[in-house]
Amino acid sequence: MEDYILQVKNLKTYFKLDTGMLKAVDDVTFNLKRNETIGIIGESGCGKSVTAHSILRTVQNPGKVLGGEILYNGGVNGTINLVNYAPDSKEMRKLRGNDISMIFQEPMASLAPVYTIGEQMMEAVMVHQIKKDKKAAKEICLSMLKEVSMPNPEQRFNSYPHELSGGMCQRAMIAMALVNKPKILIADEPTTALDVTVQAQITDLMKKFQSEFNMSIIYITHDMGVIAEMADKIAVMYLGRVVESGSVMDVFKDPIHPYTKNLLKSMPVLGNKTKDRLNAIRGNVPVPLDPPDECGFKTRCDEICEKCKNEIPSLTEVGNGHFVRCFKYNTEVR
Ligand SMILES: Nc1ncnc2c1ncn2[C@@H]1O[C@H](COP(=O)(O)OP(=O)(O)OP(=O)(O)O)[C@@H](O)[C@H]1O
Repeated sequence: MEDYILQVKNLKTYFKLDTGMLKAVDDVTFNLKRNETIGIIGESGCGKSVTAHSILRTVQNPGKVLGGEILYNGGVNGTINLVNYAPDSKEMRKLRGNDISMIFQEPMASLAPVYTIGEQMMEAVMVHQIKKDKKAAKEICLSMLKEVSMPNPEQRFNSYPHELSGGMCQRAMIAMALVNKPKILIADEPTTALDVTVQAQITDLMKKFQSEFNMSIIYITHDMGVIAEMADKIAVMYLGRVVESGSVMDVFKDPIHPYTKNLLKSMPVLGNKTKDRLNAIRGNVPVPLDPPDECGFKTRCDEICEKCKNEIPSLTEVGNGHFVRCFKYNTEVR
């Protein structure tokens, strides 16, 4: 049996709104080994961030995890199902920021404006690692700020977030997320707001820490290029569901789901001299509010068949660890 650090099985996270049930994450399944990176990709609103927050149990009200399992196997107690713990339970507070950390696209989402970088990092270290020894905790924080190449770490330790540039804030947030050497790092569009040189430094940093302490990474992005560089495997999401998953090599070389094929065609290829316009997927992503029992991609798909209008396809294995959710490309059809 594979040794997974995380298995997300049939996860359902819904928002009960006045207008109906918004099925933000609906039957999401993927898994992650130690030291492995999974890229989660898909258009805006497809449920990437809600999936991440479901794992950390930080989904905003009125969102609730209403089904499935999140099996975590990184602690001393063997495999535990995070769905069984209340979001504010002692167990979840112990895991968050220690076993599982998250970095966001917008650093201000996780840095508090009224505390210095040092105060915030010290708190993370003193809650989870060193309870009393302030001097030792400060040393750990400063050495992490140096690791993330923060300029003048001693001075930045005493700075407030608004005194730092965007790139420095991002480094501070990454330092905070990594200071307790998490087993799993969830990176939600961590570099989109940064210029390309800083982007490359940040992805290099994540890779460095991954190999140094065997960290697993869930990398959420819109950018196929980043996935190609960072990830071992990929889960393509559409309308709250994984529509295709597999190794990066398999999915990039042999994309099967019509949505994945279109996504890849919409990616610029370096050195491609043709004057053809890049592919744009027609239509928009619908809002998953009380969605009918049909394929969510039906309205934008060129390969639609009768079944797509009346049933939700299931995620089916079509090759070694390569899964697709499409009636046309199920194993029996291929
Ligand atoms: N607090 C909330 N209340 C109601 N609906 C929400 C809330 N948060 C997210 N949603 C809805 O859940 C769905 C999934 O949102 P999510 O933020 O996970 O998308 P995403 O794929 O991460 O998008 P982006 O790439 O833009 O960050 C969307 O339809 C969104 O409108």
